[in-house]
Amino acid sequence: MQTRPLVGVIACRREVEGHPSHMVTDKYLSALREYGLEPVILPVWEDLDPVGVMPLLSRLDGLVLTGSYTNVAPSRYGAERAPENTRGDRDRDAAAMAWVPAALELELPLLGICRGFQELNVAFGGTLFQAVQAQPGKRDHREPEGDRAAQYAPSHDLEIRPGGRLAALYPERHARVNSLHQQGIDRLGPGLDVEAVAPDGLVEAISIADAPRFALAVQWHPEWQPREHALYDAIFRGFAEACGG
Ligand SMILES: N[C@@H](CCC(=O)NCCCC(=O)O)C(=O)O
Repeated sequence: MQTRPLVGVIACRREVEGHPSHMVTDKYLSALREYGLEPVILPVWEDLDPVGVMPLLSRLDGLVLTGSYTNVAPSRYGAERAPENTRGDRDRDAAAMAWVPAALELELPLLGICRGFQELNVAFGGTLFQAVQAQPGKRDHREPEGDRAAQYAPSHDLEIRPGGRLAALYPERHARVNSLHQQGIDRLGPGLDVEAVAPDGLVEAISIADAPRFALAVQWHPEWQPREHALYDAIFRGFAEACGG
């Protein structure tokens, strides 16, 4: 019986109906199903058992680090909290920082999105701007006013590095992507490659330089209507293929 590849999707800790919960918004899960993958939500605890990380990830065919309205704790990259940085998720931080090196060791295909992109950079020793809009020469990358369709509509250009892993998926040099983030990459972690940048120079896509399989993270949201955007479609096609889909 043909089974769909199992892809772990990191959860966020949120309160639902007054109960502490582990949550993933549907668009990540539906996008993975759309491309022939079987998503499984992975709960997150700050006191995770390090011994259990490898056995858990070794049962998966891929791993997705999703976006989130919360931010990686600045202490994870040696910074003080900026006043604009008001939301955190320690449980999620702990899981992401444990799962990235384990996924790399297992050669598990890895896709990072928005917060997941930032987590990958921090896991590799990089740092973040906590308020990109406050940086000289940087534009405001937060979502525009309006309904969800307006918020997730393409809002800035992207320049893709020729010869990179993203270019191998999508051979065009330019694209337009949505933008719903206040934080961004300041210092790139050693061992990561820049795959695309925004017009203001902000890094928008990275890859793990020596990863033998799919290991890409993007600052925008390709899970939003991926069939409607050739670049987003190419990313999910590539990830699904890497997971065995
Ligand atoms: N909080 C970080 C990352 C932004 C992010 O992941 N936004 C996601 C919005 C909700 C969703 O689509 O999942 C930042 O502000 O940079």
